[in-house]
Amino acid sequence: MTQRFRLTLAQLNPTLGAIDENAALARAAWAESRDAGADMIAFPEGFLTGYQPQDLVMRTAFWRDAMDAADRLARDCADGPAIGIGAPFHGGRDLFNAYYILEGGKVRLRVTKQVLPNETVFDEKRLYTPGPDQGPFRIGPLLIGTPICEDAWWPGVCATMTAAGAEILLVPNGSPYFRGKMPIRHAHMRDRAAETGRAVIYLNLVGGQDDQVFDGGSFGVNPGAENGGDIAFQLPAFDEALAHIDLTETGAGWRIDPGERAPLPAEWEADYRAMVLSLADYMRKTGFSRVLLGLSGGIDSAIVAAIATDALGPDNVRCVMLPSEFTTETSLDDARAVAEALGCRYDIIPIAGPRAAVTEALAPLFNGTEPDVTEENIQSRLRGVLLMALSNKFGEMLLTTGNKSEGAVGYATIYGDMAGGYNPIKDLYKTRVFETCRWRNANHRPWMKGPAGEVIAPRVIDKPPSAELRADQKDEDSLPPYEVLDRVLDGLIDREASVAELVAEGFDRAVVKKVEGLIFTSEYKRFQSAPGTRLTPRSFWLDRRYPMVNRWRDNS
Ligand SMILES: Nc1ncnc2c1ncn2[C@@H]1O[C@H](COP(=O)(O)OP(=O)(O)OC[C@H]2O[C@@H]([n+]3cccc(C(=O)O)c3)[C@H](O)[C@@H]2O)[C@@H](O)[C@H]1O
Ligand SMILES: Nc1ncnc2c1ncn2[C@@H]1O[C@H](COP(=O)(O)OP(=O)(O)OP(=O)(O)O)[C@@H](O)[C@H]1O
Ligand SMILES: NC(=O)CC[C@H](N)C(=O)O
Repeated sequence: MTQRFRLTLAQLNPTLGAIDENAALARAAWAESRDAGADMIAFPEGFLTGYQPQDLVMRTAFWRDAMDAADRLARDCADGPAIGIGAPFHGGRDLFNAYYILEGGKVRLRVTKQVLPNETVFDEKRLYTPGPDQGPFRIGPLLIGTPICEDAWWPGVCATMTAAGAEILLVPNGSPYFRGKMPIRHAHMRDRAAETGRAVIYLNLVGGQDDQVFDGGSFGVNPGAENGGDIAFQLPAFDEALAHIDLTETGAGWRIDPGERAPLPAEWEADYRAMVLSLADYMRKTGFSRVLLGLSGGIDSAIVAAIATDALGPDNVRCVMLPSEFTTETSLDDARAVAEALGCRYDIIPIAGPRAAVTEALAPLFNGTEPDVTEENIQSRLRGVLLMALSNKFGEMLLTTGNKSEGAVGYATIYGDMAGGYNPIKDLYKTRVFETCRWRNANHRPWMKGPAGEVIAPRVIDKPPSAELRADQKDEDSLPPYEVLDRVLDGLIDREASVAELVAEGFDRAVVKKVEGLIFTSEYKRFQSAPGTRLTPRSFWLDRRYPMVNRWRDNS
């Protein structure tokens, strides 16, 4: 008789540190898998604690809680499908990033991660001891090998598990999003399937955790000439999914029965979805439901208002215009139009009165000085004071709206417009902000809680960017045009190119040197900036760590 195996994949969204809640999610999913006749249910890497726990996992009380929860989960789910679930394991001396196999009311074994990622946002070598070589385990008719995430990005662990008898490879992942990552995952898993001749099942987390977004998109690959390493099934990106996958012993080995092939979002949609999901989850998981932001009539605050509305719904977003004498009628009209198009609450608080009060208070000390950027920044800081007062009074989290171009060169007022708890566009260059607005105006999806249509008027997108802190101010008075600036930033930050390399690519040396100087001297601002959605492998936080005191300059 043909042998078959039913595996439930739990592409779900745990909350970091909510160990009991995560275990409850696991129990509910396990009950569904039992009712669907599954032999096993698999959860992603680190599911029981949430991922990444960072230094929290080194606390004895934390890993003990997680290990106790795994024991309880095993007892609660004694009679039914086996469970695979990610959690830390402390073996008395060493701490491991482990995958627990629960069966028959007990923790049957733990597979430990061998290849510890230690680049970009990962510091696993600092946290865990690498596991030894391990073979597969048997569930019913099937010998399963479970390389854990980074283990499967390289040939070695999969080859060893296969040599030890693994008939399929089930890869639990905690793989955070960056733009264009899905084809990289497909390529790695196809390579493992081709090298080992085994079906490979890739299972990822979903959900936001601080700056990172786990984008799901679990899939399976069959090896072999008949389908050339084809994707046998593809679960959706960014959505939770509980999928029952069937495998059949074909004579040539165990193969995945073809299943659902969810379409994957293209680049602009994926970035936008990542910003919406990370904000929604940051709010929900920290216990907030409402936000506010300063809406200036400019493009950055407009796209942040749209993202917030899509994440939380228009009733949970307050837009506040805080005009000064430099705020134009156009800005007032544009801000109102954006708030109305999104259906959000719109308040106006003029800052002339508080500004006069601050000017008067400082007058005895400022006597004899000329007005300069100091006075400009006071406006920005007063906005921060007023917005934070609303935040305190009404329990709304303040969103800050600086894009990656501004963050890179320090074009923002510290303790002013940088005030805020989260910044969804922190990793989005200004030229991408323009395109993202156009994308949102032209596209609507069921997961967006905001209205369809042209929510950001074209003139908000098309007008020259201005901070409006003095008369006729334009960003281009202080910075190279964004089309040039963003390409130089891409070179210096995302590609870590040298000055000489950028000059060889055709950039003006003086411009490159100016931008380099701005980047290095504004490190202190980024250190004090709000967290925000990570969209690239060079976001400002864990991906790129530079000193604040630094006199080195690239003289190539
Ligand atoms: N290495 C260091 N470590 C720690 N602190 C350091 C520091 N260097 C300066 N500082 C501190 O930082 C201060 C200078 O930074 P800051 O006060 O921000 O002032 P600053 O960077 O001089 O001015 C803000 C800039 O942001 C622009 N901007 C663009 C867009 C929007 C807005 C807006 O506000 O809406 C503003 C504005 O036009 C201006 O060019 C210094 O006075 C000093 O207190
Ligand atoms: N008149 C204003 N009313 C409300 N908020 C403001 C006002 N001016 C600035 N802000 C807040 O400060 C942030 C920095 O804005 P500013 O206009 O100075 O530069 P920007 O980076 O071009 O942003 P934007 O494109 O949103 O205007 C804005 O995104 C907004 O949140
Ligand atoms: N958790 C992990 O081991 C993740 C590392 C892996 N390279 C990824 O980002 O997908």
